[in-house]
Amino acid sequence: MISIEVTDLTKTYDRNRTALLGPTFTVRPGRVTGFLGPNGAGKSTTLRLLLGLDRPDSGSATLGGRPYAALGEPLRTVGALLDTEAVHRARTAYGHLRWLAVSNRLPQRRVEEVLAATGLTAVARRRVGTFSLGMRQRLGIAAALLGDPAVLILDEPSNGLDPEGIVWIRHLLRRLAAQERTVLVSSHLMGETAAFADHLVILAGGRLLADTPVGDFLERNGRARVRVRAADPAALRTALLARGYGVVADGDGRWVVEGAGAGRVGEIAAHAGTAVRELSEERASLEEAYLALTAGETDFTATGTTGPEPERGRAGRGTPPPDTPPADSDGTGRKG
Ligand SMILES: Nc1ncnc2c1ncn2[C@@H]1O[C@H](COP(=O)(O)OP(=O)(O)OP(=O)(O)O)[C@@H](O)[C@H]1O
Repeated sequence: MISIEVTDLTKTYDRNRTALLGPTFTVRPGRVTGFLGPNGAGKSTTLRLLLGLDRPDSGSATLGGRPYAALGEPLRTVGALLDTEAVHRARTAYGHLRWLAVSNRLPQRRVEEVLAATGLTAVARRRVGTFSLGMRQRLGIAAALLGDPAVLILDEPSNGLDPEGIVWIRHLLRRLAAQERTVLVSSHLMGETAAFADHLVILAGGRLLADTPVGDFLERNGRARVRVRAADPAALRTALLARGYGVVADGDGRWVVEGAGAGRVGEIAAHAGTAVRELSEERASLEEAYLALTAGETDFTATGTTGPEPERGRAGRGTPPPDTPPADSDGTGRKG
């Protein structure tokens, strides 16, 4: 098993463009690590340095303790998908993979195996120039898998895939991690990342912003939110606002309450003397948690709001009240 180690990595392209300001993190085997960050965060630069395509100013990026250039047969250690255009368009998919196999002394049977694994067998004799983006993406993944490597580094692997292809890549990534491989996947698609990643490494402005399991990240950066429908919606709304909770109407007498657990909202309804007809707790999405963490970290933030602002009572201006859990709760204020 081989880990990726990034240590105090710095890289400046020119005086005004410092791509990396010393992030340190380890990408471990047996899980899929999502590599996230706003545009210009330094993700591609990190991947390029890891793959020996450029040299760091200082620090190191290694695979199992060795820089890429020191790997004897690199494709047997690390497979990468960086640029799907980096394929000769006049070659067939088969020809491209066969050339890679021969030049890296890999067995011929691997060509057939990775064509089958990526669903390209039927089009293997077609020229790559005639391929759709999704097919080129699959070919790039086939090339990454060719050496049966312990480490996979994939830049936006879902890019251009149709819905069936997106589900396929999800399962493929999960399977590769279950085989105890080290899988690092950069992506801007939060829904997708949430579907395949166990762990996250997040860069912003060339620095490490987070290195955390997905579940912990959602706990820390996502706001608790409860959807509730009461027999007397107006009484519940008044009671919630009086305690400083944000309340947004959700149609049919329902309220979405921010910053409170289901137990607390149930208690408030009981105090307000109204029966609860529906009560459900929602986990923040990875996208919401990511945006909360990286707000202000990007140079490309558009102005404007994305949804209704919650109405708040006087107590809600400033810090929301602590979410006091009911006595029989597990103390998290969340359902199990
Ligand atoms: N070859 C280069 N020459 C000069 N500057 C570069 C070069 N490559 C990257 N940069 C700069 O380095 C910084 C980090 O870029 P990088 O491509 O690593 O970010 P990223 O996180 O991959 O962004 P994106 O999500 O947009 O792909 C940016 O300011 C970028 O403009």
